[in-house]
Amino acid sequence: MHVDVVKTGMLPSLGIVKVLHKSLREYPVPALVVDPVMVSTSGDVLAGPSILAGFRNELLPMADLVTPNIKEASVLLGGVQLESVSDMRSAAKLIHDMGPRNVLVKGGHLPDSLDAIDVFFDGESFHELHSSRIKTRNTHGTGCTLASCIAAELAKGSSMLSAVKDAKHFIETALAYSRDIIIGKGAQGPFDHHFRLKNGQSSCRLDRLNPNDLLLYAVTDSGMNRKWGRSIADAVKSSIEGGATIIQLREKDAETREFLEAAKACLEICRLHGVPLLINDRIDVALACDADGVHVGQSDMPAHVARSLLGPEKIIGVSCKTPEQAQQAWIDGADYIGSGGVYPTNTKENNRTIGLDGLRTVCLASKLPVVAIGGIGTSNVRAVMEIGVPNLKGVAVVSALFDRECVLTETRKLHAVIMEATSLVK
Ligand SMILES: Cc1ncc(COP(=O)(O)OP(=O)(O)O)c(N)n1
Ligand SMILES: Cc1nc(C(=O)O)sc1CCOP(=O)(O)O
Ligand SMILES: [Mg+2]
Repeated sequence: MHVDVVKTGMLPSLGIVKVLHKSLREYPVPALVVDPVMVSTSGDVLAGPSILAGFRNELLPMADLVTPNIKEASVLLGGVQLESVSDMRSAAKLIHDMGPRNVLVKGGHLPDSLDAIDVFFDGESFHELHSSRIKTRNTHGTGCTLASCIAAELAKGSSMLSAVKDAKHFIETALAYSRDIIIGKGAQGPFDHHFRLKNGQSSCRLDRLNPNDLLLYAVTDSGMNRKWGRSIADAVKSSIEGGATIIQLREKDAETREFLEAAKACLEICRLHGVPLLINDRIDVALACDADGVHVGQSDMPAHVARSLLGPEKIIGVSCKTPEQAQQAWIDGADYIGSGGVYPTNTKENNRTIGLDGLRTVCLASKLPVVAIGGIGTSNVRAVMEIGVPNLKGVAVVSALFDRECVLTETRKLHAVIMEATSLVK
């Protein structure tokens, strides 16, 4: 039987680690995910020192991914304390030196953190993966499920980072769905893995869009990319490599056929990196290329009509300048709000500027996650991210990324400032 992925869980003796190691050498598999189950979510120590040596010497050097929580990372590194995201990064690097191709240090136990932050390291780049911290007692088995879900996504053909992001999103959604269920006794309960079967594929709003994906929202502009002599697909690829977390194709002057071809090429790049791709205004193009969703404004197709055309699984964003529009967006079944112009912009003609106060008012009027837009760049992004409302999840940017010679450099710069600003907010 052909095996695509092997995922290991709790390994109760050194002998078993050795048998596994020998079998995997004899029958190599395309991908090995090692969940070094040594300390459970509940804090119980599940493996002794001999097994630890087995992990370090036999399994980690063969692994494509190892997924320690911070307590396990600490044990693997001889007991160093991990108390911050920066410690998690150092730990990921040191564990990577033990041989695995990729490392995911899970920060679910990190004290004083509003989000659940995991650090992914592939030997070259670090990715901080944020998800909402769901307040629930039902966290039993989250680590095992995460690793299993990653393995399943890899077997379906995803890239490593994309598999990790999808799995993290699955956990977040499952925890949110089952936060109030009561099964069994004791301090912790299990969560419900079958929420999708019970609830319809995507009737849970969280499931379509991970709000943290709004952090750095790159919105393309064909005029700008043409001016700098690059294709839309090259621009999208560079922005993702620089840290963009979601992409919108806003190609106001493109012919339909040309737009569709560009959208297909961009979708391939986005899928490879696990980054959602939305289409501005054009529901027909989104449907034709099976994009992840659309962004519509107040004079475009109404969001509830877009929802009925696109179905329950697609992401819909709506532009809102007022609290009334924000409330309507929620009623219409939108997944997020784009709110601006926060600052004056040359990218969109006759655009009314609402300022930081207008942005705050829109955020406070809605339960939906909000992304700020309009005139945002490295010089003012900090002020935007620091307005102090929890549902402001990021910034959408056109010219600061694409009306520049090097999209990769500009995206990296902006990403770095945003990360700094968000860590200060926390
Ligand atoms: C994320 C985001 N927010 C707002 C807009 C503006 O949309 P709209 O008001 O429809 O204007 P156009 O972009 O279509 O000119 C957006 N595109 N993205
Ligand atoms: C597309 C768009 N929508 C806006 C709104 O206020 O809804 S402002 C805007 C343009 C944003 O471009 P830049 O980052 O270059 O200022
Ligand atoms: Mg529009």
